[in-house]
Amino acid sequence: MTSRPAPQTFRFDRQLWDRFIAIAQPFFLPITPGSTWLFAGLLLVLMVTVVAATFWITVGLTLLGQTLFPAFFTNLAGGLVETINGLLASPVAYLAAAALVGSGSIFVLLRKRLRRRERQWLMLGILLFLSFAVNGLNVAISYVFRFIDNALNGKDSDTFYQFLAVYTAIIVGAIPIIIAYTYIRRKLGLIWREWLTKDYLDRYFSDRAYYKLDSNTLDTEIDNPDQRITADITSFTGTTLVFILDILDSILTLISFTLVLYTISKALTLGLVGYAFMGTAVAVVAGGKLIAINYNQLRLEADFRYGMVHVRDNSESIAFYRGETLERQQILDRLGRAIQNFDLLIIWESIIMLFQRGYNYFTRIVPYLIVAPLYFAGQMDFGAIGQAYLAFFQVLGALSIVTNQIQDISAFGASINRLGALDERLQPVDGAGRDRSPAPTPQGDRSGIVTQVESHVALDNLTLQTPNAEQTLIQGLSLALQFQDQLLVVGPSGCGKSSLLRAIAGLWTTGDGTITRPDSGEMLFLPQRPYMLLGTLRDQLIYPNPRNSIPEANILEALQQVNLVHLPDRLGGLDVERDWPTVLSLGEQQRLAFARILLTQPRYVILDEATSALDVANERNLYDLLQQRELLYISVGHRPSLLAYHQTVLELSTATTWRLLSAADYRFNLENLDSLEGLES
Ligand SMILES: Nc1ncnc2c1ncn2[C@@H]1O[C@H](COP(=O)(O)OP(=O)(O)OP(=O)(O)O)[C@@H](O)[C@H]1O
Repeated sequence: MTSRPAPQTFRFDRQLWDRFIAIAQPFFLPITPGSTWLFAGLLLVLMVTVVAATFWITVGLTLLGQTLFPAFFTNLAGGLVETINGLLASPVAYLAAAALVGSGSIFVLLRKRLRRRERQWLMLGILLFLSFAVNGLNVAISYVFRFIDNALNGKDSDTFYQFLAVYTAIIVGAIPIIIAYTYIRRKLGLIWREWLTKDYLDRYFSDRAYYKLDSNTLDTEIDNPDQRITADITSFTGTTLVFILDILDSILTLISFTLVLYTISKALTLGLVGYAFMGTAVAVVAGGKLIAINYNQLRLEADFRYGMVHVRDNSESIAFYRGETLERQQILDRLGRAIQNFDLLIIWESIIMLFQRGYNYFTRIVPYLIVAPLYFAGQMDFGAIGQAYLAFFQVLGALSIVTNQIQDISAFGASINRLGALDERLQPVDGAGRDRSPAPTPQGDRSGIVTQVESHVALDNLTLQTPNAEQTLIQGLSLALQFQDQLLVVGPSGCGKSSLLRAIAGLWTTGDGTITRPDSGEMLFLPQRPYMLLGTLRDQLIYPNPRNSIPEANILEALQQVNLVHLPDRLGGLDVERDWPTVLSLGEQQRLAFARILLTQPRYVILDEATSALDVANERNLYDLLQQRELLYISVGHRPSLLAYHQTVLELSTATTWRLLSAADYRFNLENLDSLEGLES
């Protein structure tokens, strides 16, 4: 994955929001037209449910407290009991009851549309409730300290100790609530990560998206999909929950403490709101710059890591070439680009921090400036100063959530863009909670080859181009193969032999004409360098069949037929895991790949120089095995020895022309050419 220019237009805009919804919503509600409004509505209904439930729990606890500690509640918390009784006698009680029943019914009615997403809604509801509870406790603590300060000021030791006891009781109740809140939030993040990763993986492996996204083939815009599916999803799910809950929490804090602050000083409240909005506006503008830098950082870090993985995967070749100096330099270059961008990141973060610190420190004196004159004039009790101070900073904190977290929000925005771009490229898979049409891929725009699935192979007036349509490889090719036919494709290097096989397999579709071929499940493709998956020897042999689908006796028989019977003994059995591309020679890997044909028993086989590393005796053995089976096979190869195992030869040239002739005629031409060359020399 080479370095490529990154898109530079990252802002807090509509596209970022749409991408966020496209990634975040399906975990809670399948995406269908108009469903985002429903999602927002459901979040509101959830909040209403939680507020109503909190109301009834507060009523219950106050009444219980009054029964258990009548003296305390009558003398010192009389205001609370009065308020509760007042609320119970007012329409608020009916509203709270109706809200609870109504919102509960909405969730029951929508159960079908939620499609087994009840668990996440329940956890979100519990989190909201716990967040409410912590907020309620904070308000209670602000009053407790006001009473403590006043008791100190009035030298009233009884009240002082009673409120210290109340404070202790509140803290004992609050600690488990805070721990439960953190645990449930992280657990929900984990469940979400698993869900979202599975969803991306389903789509990544459907319709060969992993191949189309590969930067070596078509869609170079999506760099490092591996990093997007691993690191970006993890940070997305964790951060989204923190932000959503922080924002909801800020709204609550804002409502509860603005009320407290407003009762103390109206001027202070209004001034504060204006100040915080100004701070947020400045932060949003500066944050837009940070999103672009963070986006680049994620890409450059992934490129750097990929460079290291590439060396690990190719260690033997590098060791043969003694290519350490160049490899080291390439990796250092990648590191250099990551460091350079990070340098820019810390410069911008420092500029933003300068603004944040100024913003936060300057505001410290504001409440004193406004409240102290009221106290000196005797219009306010002493305890109210502390309470105003506390309320002021709670409200400021809530209003400044964007200002204070702009670095995190920008990093989050970059993750959203990376995941969103990948999301738009991947096809939706049934049941994954998406109902959008995928964005057309570059390949989709250009593909012109029509594929028909039938039980034979035929090419009709086929013109084949490379995926980027830069090069035309073959023009006007027509041929038809019947079951059990054997075709050999020959031609000079780079003329398009492998590309023709790619087109038949359906990997390349740029060009014109028609390809008729069987369903890809009936075909097996053997490339020159066999693919060795991560796993045991057994896994290698049965690939691509599911585990345990082939009896051991068949596996051992296949090994014997391809001359690898000694392999399990040499390596420690069928179930040993090794780094197969390094422990097996290329010839052994090619024979192992042939064993896959014997075990999978496809009806159509495509071999791209699949025996190039074998001696003639082993090659003959393998082709004999193919000929004993009822199947159609197409080979690509340069060796004349292959002619013996094919009836027809397709000869391609670098000038996009082609010839179809019998193997006998081709051999005859070849021999004549050889004798002519012999005469000339
Ligand atoms: N992903 C790609 N994108 C663009 N061009 C490609 C891509 N892969 C291969 N090509 C080009 O297509 C042409 C045909 O490649 P192909 O691999 O089919 O050749 P070949 O005939 O099989 O060669 P060889 O005998 O050396 O394996 C080459 O010029 C190659 O550079």
